[in-house]
Amino acid sequence: MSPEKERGSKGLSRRGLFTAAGAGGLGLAAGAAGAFAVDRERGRSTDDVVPFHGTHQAGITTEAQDRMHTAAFDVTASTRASLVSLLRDWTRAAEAMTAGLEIGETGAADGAYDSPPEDTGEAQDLHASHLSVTFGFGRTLFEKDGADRFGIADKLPAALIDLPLFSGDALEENRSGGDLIVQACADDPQVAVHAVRNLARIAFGRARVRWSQTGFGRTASTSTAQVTPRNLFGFKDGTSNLKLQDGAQLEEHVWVSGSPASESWLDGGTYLVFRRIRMHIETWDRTTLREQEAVTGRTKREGAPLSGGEEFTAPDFGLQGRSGPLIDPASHLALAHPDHNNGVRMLRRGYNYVDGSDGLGRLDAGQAFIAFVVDPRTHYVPMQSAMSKSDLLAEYLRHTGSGLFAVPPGIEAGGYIGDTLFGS
Ligand SMILES: C=CC1=C(C)c2cc3[nH]c(cc4nc(cc5[nH]c(cc1n2)c(C)c5CCC(=O)O)C(CCC(=O)O)=C4C)c(C)c3C=C
Ligand SMILES: [Fe+2]
Repeated sequence: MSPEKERGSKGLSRRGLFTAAGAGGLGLAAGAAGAFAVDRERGRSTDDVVPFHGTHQAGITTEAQDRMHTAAFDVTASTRASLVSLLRDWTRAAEAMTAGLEIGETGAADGAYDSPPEDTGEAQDLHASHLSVTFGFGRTLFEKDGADRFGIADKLPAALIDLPLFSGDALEENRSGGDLIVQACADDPQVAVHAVRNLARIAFGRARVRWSQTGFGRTASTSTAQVTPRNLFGFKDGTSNLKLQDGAQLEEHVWVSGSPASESWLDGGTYLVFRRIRMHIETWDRTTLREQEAVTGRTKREGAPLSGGEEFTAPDFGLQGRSGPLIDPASHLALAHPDHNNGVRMLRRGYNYVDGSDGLGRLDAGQAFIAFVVDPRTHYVPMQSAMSKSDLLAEYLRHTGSGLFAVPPGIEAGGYIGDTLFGS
């Protein structure tokens, strides 16, 4: 591979973007994500780049964008070198795309006429749109059918478990698992889809898509600057989510640190829990407002706990009404609250999805639930286990897809995703 290739994109601009400091955009290195950029065509500033590099990967505590395309891959490469080359190529491509640049040296339309373009091109006229690309490793990357395919079995983190089957799970094989995961989030759906499509194209011969899921209308806020969005049941979702301003809480509940030597490659990383949860929309829509609020534990309009106050008032689970506690102990709010979960919290970053209808006149709709946690054994499994047995909301849900991935730390310019695991 040429040194230029190694460095990734030469900086072909989409929409004629160029840095305030550089001329014409052609000098913009892929590592310059986050640089102030100017839209030459419209003459207005565009400040919509999420820096790719950093201590942690982007797309976790960075502000949740409006759209998502997440894909899990099975690695078909048979050697460690081939897998590492894929991770390097993905890193360079992600650096370029998140900076609003075309992939490679020749991008969508400046390459050899008789070769496929390096970039598929559907994002040519679009801004970076706050694109973030987050990568993770599944358990099967470390060990599959007893085989240590890539010489990393001894680095398998103890917390990267096979999630147990929960009561009521209806998991579909082709919507679950995967060796690798790529989560692309952006404010423009075409930018997110372009990212996953190009990473899949780059992976050809080394990894193939196992499943993918698009989503819209983030179902959580990850910053106090964001308004709480609503899920497809019409309720505010994300009110008491962990947010990027919660520094100490993020250290405690999200970021891995102080791991044993064999797992130290994951320090600064986290775990991504993925669940595709179908929501029985039509049943819910025939349910009374009283029941909907009782099931959720919050009011539909304000998102306030049923014990009173406004959206951000702490729930009072002891407050009694005429016929028992104002917040039903089996409500979603009660079952999810840290007071009933050993104090654990999670950073939720999910999306609504609608995958058309199911042929029976029902929407195939729900939530692509995505949560980042420091340890799924303590921060996800017990809560999901309790919910699957007694959450009033469970009657309206069906889990159809599942995955757990270790998300390595962020990288500096010149590194590649996974370099702490595979070596530089
Ligand atoms: C196991 C974890 C969780 C799953 C699965 C889950 C699915 C799910 N949740 C909603 C709707 C809401 N969830 C809310 C809060 C909330 N949910 C979880 C966990 C899971 N949810 C947590 C940890 C919390 C926060 C609890 C707290 O700290 O108080 C809310 C209330 C608003 C809010 O605080 O975000 C709603 C509404 C749906 C529809 C759903 C599956 C599709
Ligand atoms: Fe929830």
